[in-house]
Amino acid sequence: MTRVKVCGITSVNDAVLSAEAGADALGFIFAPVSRRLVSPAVARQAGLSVGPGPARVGVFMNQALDEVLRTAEAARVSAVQVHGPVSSLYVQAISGYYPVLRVLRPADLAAEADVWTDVPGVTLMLDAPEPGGGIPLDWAALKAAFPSGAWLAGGLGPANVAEAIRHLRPAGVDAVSRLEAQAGVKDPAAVQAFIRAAKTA
Ligand SMILES: O=C(O)c1ccccc1NCC(=O)[C@H](O)[C@H](O)COP(=O)(O)O
Repeated sequence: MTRVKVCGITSVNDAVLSAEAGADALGFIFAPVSRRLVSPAVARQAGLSVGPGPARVGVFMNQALDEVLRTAEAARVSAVQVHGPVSSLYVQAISGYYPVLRVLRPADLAAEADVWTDVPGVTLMLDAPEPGGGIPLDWAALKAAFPSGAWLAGGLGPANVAEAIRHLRPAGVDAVSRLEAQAGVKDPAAVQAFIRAAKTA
């Protein structure tokens, strides 16, 4: 069954409603550019409020390695998601501490996808060039190059996630924009419908 990550959690309430709806992973964004920025303290509290079931993923973009590791430790996340044009050594260093979701854009696939094939602890995620921007990828065009075992993000929501899964059969799906009532605040009905649609696709 496709795993589901609900990203951009900024409160205990949204963590609990996402976990109760069946989310396999909750994303906490620590990239300062994000409108869904959350503090490590709130992320830690939200993670504690849902127990050990869902993975707690700290999301970072172009941040120094020591900042990533310190923040991940303070927030008590169980995995780290890495966006941006960082080196493979940087990703490998993080994977020594946490399972890593390495995010690539379709344009990066040719150069970087093979680097991570069969590397323990590193899983690929395909996302749109603007993270959190709500723009879907061209699933049909991606089909031939989509890496086995990779996750899919980019403009997914209740209305289109089943179609995306049918095209690419990702290991997991991830979304934020289309699950919100406003930036950083979840729409409970959208979260529930998204998870139901992904799990039954
Ligand atoms: O969502 C953000 O604001 C964000 C900012 C900076 C780095 C990452 C960010 N989000 C990461 C995610 O995992 C999103 O869920 C993913 O990009 C999909 O977003 P959307 O297209 O809005 O569903």
